[in-house]
Amino acid sequence: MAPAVSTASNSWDVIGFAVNEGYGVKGLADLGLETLPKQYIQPPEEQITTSTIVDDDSIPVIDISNWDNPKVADSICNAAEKWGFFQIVNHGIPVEVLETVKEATRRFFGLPAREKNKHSKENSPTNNVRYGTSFTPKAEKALEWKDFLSLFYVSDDEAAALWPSACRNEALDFMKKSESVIRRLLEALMKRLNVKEIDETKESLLMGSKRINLNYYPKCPEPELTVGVGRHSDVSTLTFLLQDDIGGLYVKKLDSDSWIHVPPIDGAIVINVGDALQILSNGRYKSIEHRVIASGIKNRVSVPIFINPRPTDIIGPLPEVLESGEKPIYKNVPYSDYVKHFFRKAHDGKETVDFAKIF
Ligand SMILES: CC(C)(COP(=O)(O)OP(=O)(O)OC[C@H]1O[C@@H](n2cnc3c(N)ncnc32)[C@H](O)[C@@H]1OP(=O)(O)O)[C@@H](O)C(=O)NCCC(=O)NCCSC(=O)/C=C/c1ccc(O)c(O)c1
Ligand SMILES: O=C(O)CCC(=O)C(=O)O
Ligand SMILES: [Fe+2]
Repeated sequence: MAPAVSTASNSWDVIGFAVNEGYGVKGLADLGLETLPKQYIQPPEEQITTSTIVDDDSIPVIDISNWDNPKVADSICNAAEKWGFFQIVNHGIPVEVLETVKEATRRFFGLPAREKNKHSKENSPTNNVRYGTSFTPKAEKALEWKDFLSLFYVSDDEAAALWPSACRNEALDFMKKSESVIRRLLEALMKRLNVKEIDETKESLLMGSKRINLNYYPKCPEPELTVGVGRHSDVSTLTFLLQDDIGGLYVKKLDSDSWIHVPPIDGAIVINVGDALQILSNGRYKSIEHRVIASGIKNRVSVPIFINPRPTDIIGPLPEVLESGEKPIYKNVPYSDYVKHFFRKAHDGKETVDFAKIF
């Protein structure tokens, strides 16, 4: 259904259309707007073109084909300490699995709005499946040019019953095929923290819950005035991110004001440290700010898997890290409180982690 009033003026109800009726930014893009609705205009300091982008640096690209080579684990830990972001290649996940989940993402967002909106916060029969647009529209001064489907994994049976059929099997397959790589990455990262083994308690803290998001960034009029995703760090332990070949993800270089592009590499996965791992490692591994530019040329998809503690876990610096007398810089907080704090406010860079900081 087309909006009731002319889209030429800024008087029509953009929020009602995109957010409440579930058309999303995909719906706005499909209208062929020539100008960006004012609700999406970010303040100048958040517009990516006005920030310092450097192209003489890049995040590490790590070949993980040979785990027997100690240099692999070393490179992973070094990258997590210095960059908080790296790409992995030769990880063993079949390229068809990656292509298929990107295709399923395009299929889901290609559905009519009324189909997608069955999974909105208001309509979804479960909190574990959520279709939405922007990040948290109610709390944002300016909206983000992104639609998403967020799927919290509980069990195969629950997914079969509740995840949308347009993308369910492909999302599950991507999650399952990435599991052994995720475990190996965490094992390597733990060794440097003096954690010898991922026992049951550690397994819960490090990878006790998973959420997969399917992100859709349609082609945008006046992309320089808005953002795909604003500055934020993830609240996960690790994020396992598949991007397509469009590009547009920028990460902040540690202790600087410079932003660096993460170039798409065929078959690669982007890995980033999230706030939970920064807290568990008492600040040794860095959860880095990142953001996504909107594209004026093409639609983009990305598929992050957020590897998290269980919502019922309490997170704080690991005892093994503090063994040598290192002072804790974070307190113990219930992970579900931490996540709720993150979701209830607009993206605001690295402010979230202050929730757990000892001042
Ligand atoms: C997240 C919670 C705490 C939500 O619990 P629930 O009982 O559903 O609480 P709620 O009161 O309904 O939700 C709290 C608010 O968060 C919002 N919210 C909940 N889930 C989501 C979601 N998936 N996406 C966006 N907003 C959400 C709700 O809209 C609520 O806002 P409001 O309605 O009060 O305005 C629960 O599901 C949980 O503990 N989950 C397990 C851990 C988990 O999921 N961790 C998240 C890792 S995700 C991560 O690291 C990064 C995510 C991210 C980054 C950038 C983006 O742009 C983006 O879209 C997403
Ligand atoms: O789309 C991307 O490349 C990154 C998205 C992201 O940062 C997120 O969903 O947390
Ligand atoms: Fe992110």
